Amino acid sequence: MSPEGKEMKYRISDIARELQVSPQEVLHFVKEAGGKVASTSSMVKEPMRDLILNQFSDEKKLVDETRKIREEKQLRLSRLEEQSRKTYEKEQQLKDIISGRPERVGTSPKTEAQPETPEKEQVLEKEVVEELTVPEAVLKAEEKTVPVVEEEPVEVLDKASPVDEEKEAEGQITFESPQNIGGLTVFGTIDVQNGPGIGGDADKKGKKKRKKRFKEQADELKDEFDISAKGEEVTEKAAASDKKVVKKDSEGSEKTTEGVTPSKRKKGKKKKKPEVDEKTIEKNIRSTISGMDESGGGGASRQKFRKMRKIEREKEQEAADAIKEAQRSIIRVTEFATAHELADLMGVTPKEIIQHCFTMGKFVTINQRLDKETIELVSLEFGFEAEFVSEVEATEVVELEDNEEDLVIRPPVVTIMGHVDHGKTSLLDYIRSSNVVAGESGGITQHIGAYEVSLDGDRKITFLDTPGHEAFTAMRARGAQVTDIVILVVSADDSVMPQTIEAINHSKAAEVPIVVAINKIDKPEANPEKIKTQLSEAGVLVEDWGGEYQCQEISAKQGTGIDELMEKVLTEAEIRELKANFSREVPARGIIVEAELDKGKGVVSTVLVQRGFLKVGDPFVAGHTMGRVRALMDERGKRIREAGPSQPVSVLGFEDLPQSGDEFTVMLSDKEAREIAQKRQIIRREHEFRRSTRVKLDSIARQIKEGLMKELSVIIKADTDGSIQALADGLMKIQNEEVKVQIIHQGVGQITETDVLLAAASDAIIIGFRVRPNVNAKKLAEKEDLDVRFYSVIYHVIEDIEQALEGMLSPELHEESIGSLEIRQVFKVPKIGNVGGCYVLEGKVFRDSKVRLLREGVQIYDGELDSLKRFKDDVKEVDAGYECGLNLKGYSDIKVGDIIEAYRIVEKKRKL
Ligand SMILES: Nc1nc2c(ncn2[C@@H]2O[C@H](COP(=O)(O)OP(=O)(O)OP(=O)(O)O)[C@@H](O)[C@H]2O)c(=O)[nH]1
Repeated sequence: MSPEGKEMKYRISDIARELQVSPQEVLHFVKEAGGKVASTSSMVKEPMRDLILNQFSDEKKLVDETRKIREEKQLRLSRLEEQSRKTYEKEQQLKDIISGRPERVGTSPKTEAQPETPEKEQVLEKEVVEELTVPEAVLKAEEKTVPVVEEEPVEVLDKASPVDEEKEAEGQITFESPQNIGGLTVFGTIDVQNGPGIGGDADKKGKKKRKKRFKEQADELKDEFDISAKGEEVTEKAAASDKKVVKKDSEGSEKTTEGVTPSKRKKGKKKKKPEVDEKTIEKNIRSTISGMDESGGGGASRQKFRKMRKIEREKEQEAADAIKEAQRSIIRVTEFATAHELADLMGVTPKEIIQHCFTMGKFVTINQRLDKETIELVSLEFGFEAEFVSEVEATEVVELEDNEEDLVIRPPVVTIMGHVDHGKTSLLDYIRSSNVVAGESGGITQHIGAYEVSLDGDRKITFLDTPGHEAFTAMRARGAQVTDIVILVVSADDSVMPQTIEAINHSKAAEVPIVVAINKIDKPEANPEKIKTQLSEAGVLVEDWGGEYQCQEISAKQGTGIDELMEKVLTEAEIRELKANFSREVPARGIIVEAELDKGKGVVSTVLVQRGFLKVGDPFVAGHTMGRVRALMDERGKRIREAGPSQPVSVLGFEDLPQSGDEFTVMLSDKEAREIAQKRQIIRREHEFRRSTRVKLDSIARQIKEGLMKELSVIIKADTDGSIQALADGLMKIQNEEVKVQIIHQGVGQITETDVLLAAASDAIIIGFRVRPNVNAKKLAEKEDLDVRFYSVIYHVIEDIEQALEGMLSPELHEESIGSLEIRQVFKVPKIGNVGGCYVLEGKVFRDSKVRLLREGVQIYDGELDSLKRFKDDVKEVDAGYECGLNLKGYSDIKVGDIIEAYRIVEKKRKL
């Protein structure tokens, strides 16, 4: 508050200037302190100003100190100026006295009034000496600079001159230059004998003494100024001088070699300056003077810069600490970790975990595995956030980063895809038999899931030769993406078929580029243009039509266009700059392409090396198994010692059968490999036992809530194109703010293994609309724990998905398959209609079972049994492996080969 009681306000920029800190810095502080200010021109009140001054107290201290020193310096300079003026005047008086000249014009009235006498001269001399006594402020500096070495007057004068210039420039110095004072040396030429009251030896001596003193005075003054520029140098010199031996002069008085009498020192009242200023002054004089030289800004800006740099460093450190802190509070844990493992991860004792579980009403033991919810709750309680990882992730082998110089372009890995009979095998065969390494005729005869072919020069392509799309999707389902480029084979005499579409969808889902090969162009009925049109309708617009997909017309049978196709593949690879670490120092890593059990050799697996070189004798871990490389063989069955990136190789030495898509990692020792493999096995067993990771309609709402789901991927398989269209339209219209429905694949016909694999790889649900899965797909879906739903009314599909997204899915009417039968004979029975002679393939069939009739996977009928007989007897049930007769209620168009599925509806509670 101001004295008038009116509240004072201060501008931020003014305060900053006062403190010599950046206004932004002050503004930042004010904002942080809760001040409502917009810019550095904003005003703050007194309490805030006090806060700022408090915050920047260090800066304030520095500014105050500098100001004090500047003031002191100023004071000192003016005192020196005054002394010099007086000295000069007195010298002039003396000169006049000595020369016997009348008083000089402009001298003091005192000297004018009193004629000089020898006594007076002595008094004057004393006064001069006393007057020359240097003020306290410079005592310290003076102490060091007084003993000037007489033998080096020129050097001293030279040193002084820039300082004098500087002082003159500042307008602070008005006395004559030391040269003028030094000019007194010419006194020797004056005829002093005629001078009034002055003469003889005594006078000569006194003159000499005075002359010497004046010179000393001048030098002292010069050094006084010189100290700021050459402080340290002079300090050293002075220190050295101080050590000089004190001698007695001819007059019996003590004198240093430099001619300064101790009495003078005494007269000079040289006393030690208070400790506090000693260092600061020397340091700050320099910064002050340089600050003045730079218009008062340089020193301060350096300080500011240093200060800001310090603040920046502190902020960087704080940010790094915050990240570290955040990371520290996240624990990577597998679901169903034991209480002991969880305790280890959090750095607490298992007892604490057990106690905490007890308070939650759970009784656990040290080795008991905890479920997801419990782990989350317990870790939160201990200040940690649980991040759930798979068993392989949890036991992931941490790799060192690749050195840039080890990364070299590698051959692309290519998969050939396409519809049945469009010529995939023929294309691969042609490549295998023709484009083999020069000089090695005969081609690749051995079956190996992948092989490398050399084109001209050093250019190579690795082909994955795995049947259908299964390997491609199976690997992706396991998180392994090995294919760099897909060659999509489409027969020119046919059209874009369901599997072609499937291949497109798979590649797009995996974000793998496609190169189209339009095959069989040697055939007269080939119509490549028609294929291109159909491909564009399927979302693949080829290059010559302005699209991004490269396309080549080929004949796999005759070899036409295959070189060009390979060129295009290599171009595609070049664009992508595929690189791998080719260092022999790093432990090799690869992917299992396929694996089989050979009666003689044991497990033989094709590994595609992705990093480093795999060598015979290397211990490794692959998925849940481990081993040591016993032998390596190339695609021709030839033994090799090592295999590098993009090179497929047959590996012997596995303890157990790995799965395609498993990561293969070389370890330092067998022990290490075994430990990891065992750990993975344990966790996997637990997982298989206790949970499913798949997307389920009835748990979608929870996943949405947890922010785990942003997109619901759906695969639609239906009986007709019309149904697909209607379903797709309906699903796309579903409005949900958090989640969007994405149809990743749709097709007519039964649900196949490929659909299941795609769903597994993309975490999708499958909707079967009046279609069923084939036996393998069904088994696979069960194994993969996929949500496969069957519907016959479009409205129900839309309703279920809508409700699921909102978490409102009503108790699920779950269908449980009981058994399946195959119709092997059809008998016409009068009045009853057609009766099927059946064989129960699996499970059981009950008389009151609900049944559906499937023809080639497509549902034809859904209803109940009218009768179930064995050898003319009505029975309640028939087991697998037995024959039976039946007819369907209200439907008699049964055919040999039809499948009847028996099921029942069970109500399952929603898991929300
Ligand atoms: N005229 C002609 N026939 C071809 C060509 N390529 C393949 N064929 C024939 O097409 C048929 C099917 O070829 P495959 O290579 O077995 O086809 P695929 O796509 O591998 O078939 P699946 O393995 O059953 O999926 C064979 O009879 C081949 O001889 C070609 O370029 N021209």
